[in-house]
Amino acid sequence: MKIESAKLIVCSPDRNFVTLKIVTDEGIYGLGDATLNGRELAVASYLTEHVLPCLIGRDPFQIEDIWQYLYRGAYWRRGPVTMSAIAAVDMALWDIKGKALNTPVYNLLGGKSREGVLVYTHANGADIAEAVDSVQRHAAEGYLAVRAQSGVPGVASSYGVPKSGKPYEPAERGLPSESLWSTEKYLNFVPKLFDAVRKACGEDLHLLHDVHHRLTPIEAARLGKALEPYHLYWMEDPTPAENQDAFRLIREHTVTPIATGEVFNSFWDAHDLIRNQWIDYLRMTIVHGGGITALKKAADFAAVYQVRTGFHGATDLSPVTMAAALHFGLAIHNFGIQEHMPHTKLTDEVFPHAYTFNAGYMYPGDAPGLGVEIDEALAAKYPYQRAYLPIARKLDGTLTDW
Ligand SMILES: O=C(O)[C@@H](O)[C@H](O)[C@H](O)CO
Ligand SMILES: [Mg+2]
Repeated sequence: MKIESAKLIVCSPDRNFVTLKIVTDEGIYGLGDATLNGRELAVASYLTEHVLPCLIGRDPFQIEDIWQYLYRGAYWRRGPVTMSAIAAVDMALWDIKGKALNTPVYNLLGGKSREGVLVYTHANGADIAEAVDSVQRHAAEGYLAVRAQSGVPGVASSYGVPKSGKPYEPAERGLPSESLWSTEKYLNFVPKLFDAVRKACGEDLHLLHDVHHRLTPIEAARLGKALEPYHLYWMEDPTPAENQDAFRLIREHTVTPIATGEVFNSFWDAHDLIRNQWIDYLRMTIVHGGGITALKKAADFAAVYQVRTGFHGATDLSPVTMAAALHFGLAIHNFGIQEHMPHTKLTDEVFPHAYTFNAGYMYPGDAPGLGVEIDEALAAKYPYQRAYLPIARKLDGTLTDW
């Protein structure tokens, strides 16, 4: 089998997605997600101009060799644009191999290690009462794990809370919006939120919280300690992780489990965090981390240190990545949990898929390959629209981490 052609499909069914389609001379094709929220066209151009011409004529079964060709062969290593482009090719090749061998991708990764993939979803509210209500509604839908975020009194717009009435979707069309942030008000508030959520929801529901890189290490340590009575499943991105050593300090002060890595694009971003056991869950995602091939190696390394996966699964990852993550999560031994922020109905129509949700778990389905399609005619009706994630400023105007 040979790769005959490849193309990019850039569309915006409620939000932007970049999808790679690789077609073989036997008519089998594979899909890969190349979406990098707010910088979509850079990855599309990287693929179209620099990668796709190198793929024509290659054997799509040589997934490892093609990965090395694109990684080492570029000479310039790592970075979110490069790694998302490599990931798209990698996903498409696993999809092709599964279809060619008539088996779901999880079977190519070692087979089922469990029956279903535990997922968590997002709950949020403008205040504590609304947030508690939102957690309870998601628990009633069957979720066994829920991330809780709430508006903070005195802070105009908190992370994870939608503008009134809308579903939460951080990417906004037009230029980046600006939100305001106060660490002091947030730190005083969050323990009250989780006190209320635990009282209302009982001990069994898994509760998660995303700090979204906004604290210093010592502030994060304080938050982790304050949240211990509510036994969170994890505290996410407590501090920016460019300096991996920062997590040592947090770890020395609290037993609240820590998850990080949704913005990582290479195993090396997580290397110290894992080998020093400073984190409990790795949030890297297949699309931004170089694909299934790269993440399998990272997960296997993490397994040695009892670090489990908790992959990113916000709507800025397309259904193609969601499917890849579910096959991956079903197969690997050190799977922890998978984020599930459901896509809109329109997105799901553009990307019909075999995966399903039932009673707190997701299932990739048994379709050969990844089990995701793209309706190209429908996609064409929703052309790309420039959009960005917001930026954040402190109350005095200083730009801070969103
Ligand atoms: O954990 C999450 O889902 C968030 O941090 C989102 O990924 C972020 O808002 C970008 O979309
Ligand atoms: Mg996050």
